[in-house]
Amino acid sequence: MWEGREVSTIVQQSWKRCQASNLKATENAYDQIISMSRIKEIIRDNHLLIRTSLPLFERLEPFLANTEHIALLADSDGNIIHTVGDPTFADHAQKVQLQIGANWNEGFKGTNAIGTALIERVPVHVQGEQHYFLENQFLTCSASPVFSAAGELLGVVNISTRKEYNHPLAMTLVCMVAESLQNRFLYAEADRVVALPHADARTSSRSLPLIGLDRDDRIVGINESAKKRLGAAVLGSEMPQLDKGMDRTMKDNRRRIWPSAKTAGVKPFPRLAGSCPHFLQAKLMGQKAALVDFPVLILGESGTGKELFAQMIHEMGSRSNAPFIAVNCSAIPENLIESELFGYEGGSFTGAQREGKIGKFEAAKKGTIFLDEIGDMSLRSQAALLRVLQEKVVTPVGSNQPRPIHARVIAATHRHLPDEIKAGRFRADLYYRLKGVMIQLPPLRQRTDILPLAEHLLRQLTPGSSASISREAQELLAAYAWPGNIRELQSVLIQAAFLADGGDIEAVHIQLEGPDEAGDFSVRKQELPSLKESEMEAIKRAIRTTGGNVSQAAKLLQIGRNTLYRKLAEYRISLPATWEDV
Ligand SMILES: Nc1ncnc2c1ncn2[C@@H]1O[C@H](COP(=O)(O)OP(=O)(O)OP(=O)(O)O)[C@@H](O)[C@H]1O
Repeated sequence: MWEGREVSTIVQQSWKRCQASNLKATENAYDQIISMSRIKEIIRDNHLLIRTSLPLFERLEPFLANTEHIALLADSDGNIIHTVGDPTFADHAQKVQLQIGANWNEGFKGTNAIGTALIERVPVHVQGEQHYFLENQFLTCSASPVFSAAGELLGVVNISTRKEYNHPLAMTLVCMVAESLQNRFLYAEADRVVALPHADARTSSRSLPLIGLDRDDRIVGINESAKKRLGAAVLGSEMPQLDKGMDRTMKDNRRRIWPSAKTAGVKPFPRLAGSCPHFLQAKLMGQKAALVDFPVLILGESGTGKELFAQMIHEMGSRSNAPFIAVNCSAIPENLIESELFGYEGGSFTGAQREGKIGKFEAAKKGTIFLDEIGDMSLRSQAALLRVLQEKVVTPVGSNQPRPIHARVIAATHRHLPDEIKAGRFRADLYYRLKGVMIQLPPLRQRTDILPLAEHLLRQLTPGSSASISREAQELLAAYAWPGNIRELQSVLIQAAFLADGGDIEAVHIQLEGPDEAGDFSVRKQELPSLKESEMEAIKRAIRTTGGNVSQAAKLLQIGRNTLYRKLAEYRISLPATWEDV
């Protein structure tokens, strides 16, 4: 199949390895999708790589939009851990598992730029038919290995597109990103960074040779350019004597402290359970997002775990010792939103506390503010929020003293914001401000792990019990559409465990909402209030009973806080004047 084509020695050697391993080019490549426990290990092991790469990938993204290119980061085992780029091409790429969570090691995927660059430890370009497996031959890929300052192989940066769009610039770009990463490691790890002059004028357009030194002027790191000049053996030796003025100190880090990959451990977050690949991808994104400070936008239907995700990002990041403040934007009346978010001075409006009040942004201090249901905010409030995010200061209502804010912003919505933008209900500029990292949570009906998740939740709800879910009950759970997602699953399981009286959960204990529930309304309508009327009455009673505490009222009603907020808005039921619960 490859006869007569001119291919590089690197590619030829890779084919030989594939043949020697008995890989069959006409069969499908082996798709290895990583497990949850492996994801945790990967995050832990690649903390520094991920943290350092994300800003570079962010900068690449706009250039790749609408070009049918994607950029990928893989770890040193070939596991893809980050992707950015054109979603149209990303969809094609997914067909061959060129996506987060898949392993592109040569042993699984045959000759390919990622796997082959990892083996050869040099930049590799693999064009169309040079891919070993036929199914990958629609691709053209360029990859460059990424090395730490001490020369350890950390992973690969890769750019892929359709084979027709092959362009040498992709190779230049991946090499530049890999070089830039290595330089960043050098700056982060060495106490002092020194630039050597270029060997001659012809190489002056190449990257600057850099050496990293410790406090005793011993070489602890060099970039590839310096390695070409001095050789890898200089690591550990003393800084060579150069003619006076030949070296330039680029940076003196002696007073800065950077976390090393080894010491910056990642805390586990066991509360977020699941094994479905879609969910795991989202979780991996969340765990990566925890390591950086970009804004995060979490998308998903009600009850899919958006708030729990936001908590995970907060707790796994460096802000975990500061507050996590959740604000439900849909629940705050338009005229109160600014005072809620930004605070107010004493006596600035009727009903305000005399001594004034700090807003949620300030209350979050150096922690995280979670803006839930952001898609339901009024346009006026959106404008105020945008100003705060741009200027990074809040001016409390009734004051003219702006105060700096330090909180990280995580937003979430169940709405499709691009549609909201088209309909004129959401500001495009605010959308782009919020969507640094976008995480889409799958609805429960699309998850492949409903049953293990149900078992997990049941164990959480009935600690110490060994009750299990019978086969018939499992069938009911698996076939249901779960409009209320995990929250609904939790409530169905609570009821089932209650009905089962500590025994195994059988089909009869599973009570799902369905068309049968509606019953014969025509007969009963005369004597009974409608479901809506009953619901409205129950909500009003719960609000009265709890003195307006929405969390407690939601618990009494056995519904989620956000569902309650939506229902309050739907039935136009107003809360007492305090909003402590928001
Ligand atoms: N993966 C998960 N593992 C265990 N429990 C989960 C998971 N995801 C969500 N839950 C639980 O499901 C319930 C709903 O989650 P959460 O409130 O985070 O959803 P949400 O998407 O923010 O909902 P809403 O949009 O209605 O506010 C919570 O009790 C949460 O603890």
